[in-house]
Amino acid sequence: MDRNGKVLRSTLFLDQVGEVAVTLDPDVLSWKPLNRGSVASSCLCMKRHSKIETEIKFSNVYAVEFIDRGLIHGPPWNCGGFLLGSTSEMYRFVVHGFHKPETCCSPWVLSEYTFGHEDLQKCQMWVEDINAYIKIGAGRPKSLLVFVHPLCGKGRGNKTWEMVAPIFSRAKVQTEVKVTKRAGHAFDIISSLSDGELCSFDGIVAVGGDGLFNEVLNGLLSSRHKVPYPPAPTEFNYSVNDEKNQMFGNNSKNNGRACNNDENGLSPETSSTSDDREPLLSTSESTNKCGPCNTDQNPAISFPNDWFRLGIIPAGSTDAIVISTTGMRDPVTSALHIIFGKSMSLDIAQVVRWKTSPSSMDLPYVRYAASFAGYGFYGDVIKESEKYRWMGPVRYDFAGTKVFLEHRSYEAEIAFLETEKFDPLTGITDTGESKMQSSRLSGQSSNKVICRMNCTVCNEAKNSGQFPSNRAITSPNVHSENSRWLQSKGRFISVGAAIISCRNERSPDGLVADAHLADGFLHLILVKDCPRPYYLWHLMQLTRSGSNPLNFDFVEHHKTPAFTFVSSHDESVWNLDGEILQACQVSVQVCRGLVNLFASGPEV
Ligand SMILES: Nc1ncnc2c1ncn2[C@@H]1O[C@H](COP(=O)(O)OP(=O)(O)OP(=O)(O)O)[C@@H](O)[C@H]1O
Repeated sequence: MDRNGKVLRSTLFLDQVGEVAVTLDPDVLSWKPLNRGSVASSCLCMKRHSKIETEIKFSNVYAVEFIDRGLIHGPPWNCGGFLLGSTSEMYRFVVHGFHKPETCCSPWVLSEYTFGHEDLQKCQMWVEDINAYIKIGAGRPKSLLVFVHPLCGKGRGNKTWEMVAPIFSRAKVQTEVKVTKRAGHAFDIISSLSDGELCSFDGIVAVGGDGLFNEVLNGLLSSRHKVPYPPAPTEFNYSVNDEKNQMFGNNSKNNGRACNNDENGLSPETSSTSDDREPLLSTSESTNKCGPCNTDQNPAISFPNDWFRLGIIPAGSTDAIVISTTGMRDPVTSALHIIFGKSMSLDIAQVVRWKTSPSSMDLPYVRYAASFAGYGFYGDVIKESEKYRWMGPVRYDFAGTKVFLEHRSYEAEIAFLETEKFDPLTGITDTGESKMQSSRLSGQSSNKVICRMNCTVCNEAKNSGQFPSNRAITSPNVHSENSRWLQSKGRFISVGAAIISCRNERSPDGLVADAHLADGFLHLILVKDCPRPYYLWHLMQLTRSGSNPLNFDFVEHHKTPAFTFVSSHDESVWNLDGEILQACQVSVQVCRGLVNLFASGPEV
């Protein structure tokens, strides 16, 4: 059908195939070779596409573009078809799409089909009609702010962006690209953007590793996320429990690094031009999704909201956030998730530092983490690895071995909130007497629900109305009437809080295989002091798929929406998404679905 609802059929020429009868339906563009011989032969000869394809769904088409008059090749065999295996010059247009390999967790593969015809107008009409269908796909971004960390991974940030940039420009997604010049550069730019400037983008994309994404996240939330400080037990004994400090907890001045206007200028360095000014979202959608930006009043962006999304194009040394949210580590797959406007909510941990060292007098300092917050072994490795930056990503192995051999442990007090739990598998809400037992999760739990696309657990949270948009929230679990504080005190080798599974190439199941992306909980992993071989055993289990790294007597595993941590150690270092935070007293809470990602959950 064309835009007026008529089925559109034509005879065109498909490059490498020959003459084809092409049909445009609402969901699919399909074609049939007119030369019967070519069908059989093409099975043997067609190399361009992995198997003979005769259609592409519009949900898999990201762009169509008219290209100049040029050569269309006949089938690569001489089968007596219309083109007689030769080439002809004609007007051409290209349909750009992708296909998903059947094997799970395989990167999406780009595909393109070049059609041709002698009649220029016919080609232009097909382009217009196909374009109309592509735009029907709601939620595609029009304009993105892109940060490229040139030195990430093994210095492959620029190359990675150069590889995917043409996909964005073909899809007519405008990109304003900033290549970062130093650590903190992306944070400074984003935190100093006015809401009006931010509103001109549909999202921000980080081309780099977890560290750059963490900067983007903090830059975005530092002044825009208004929420009370995390709750704490009375023993926490700090201003978190003062009434006047129950104010909204964020303070951009505490968070902000100094701004450098020269570097922060927003003039585009690179931008894909769009000759198509029509919004890709329908008017009603844009109004709903970006309400404040469409009013005459000063726009005010707050989080969570439904329309602003963050994207990651993986180019870093670990990329745990991308792997945990898409199931793979592939720049092209991530670029396609962004262009197609995929969207899913992501829990974010708000970490408030109350004391840097036991003797210091500090103002509360707020940071956000998307994947992980870790102390002890995790903090020490990241701190140690900074000394060996020149080694590249291998420094983590070196620093990890060094810290492991030192086998330090730290005295600490941890309190975590125990809440009612709803098991979507059994439909049972866990309250009352069983809470004490259920707080400590067994690594061998047989009914683990792995978070994946259209996850029932994350959707249950969203559909139950506990997932409000456009207003400040923390996890509703934090304020549950049935919650209470439990404590763990002693010497710990490590304290880790996994907000998501933290899968990466070294650890295929991640730290917590059944952590969910948007259920409002984090997983607190307390590794108590134990002999070194035991700790090694635990670490080795983390690298094995299907193992139970948390099923040890010296490991406590609690699913909680909030916890506090106090240590009297002078050089207490936390690792937040791979970034260092020196802190000996912190309170942490999960903010359920605080940001939206251009992703759809892992295909695991
Ligand atoms: N141009 C830059 N020069 C130096 N550091 C930068 C630059 N841009 C960003 N950074 C910082 O580099 C750190 C690591 O970034 P990221 O995680 O994206 O890459 P990575 O290669 O995975 O990092 P790492 O190897 O440190 O884990 C972050 O703290 C980020 O803020």
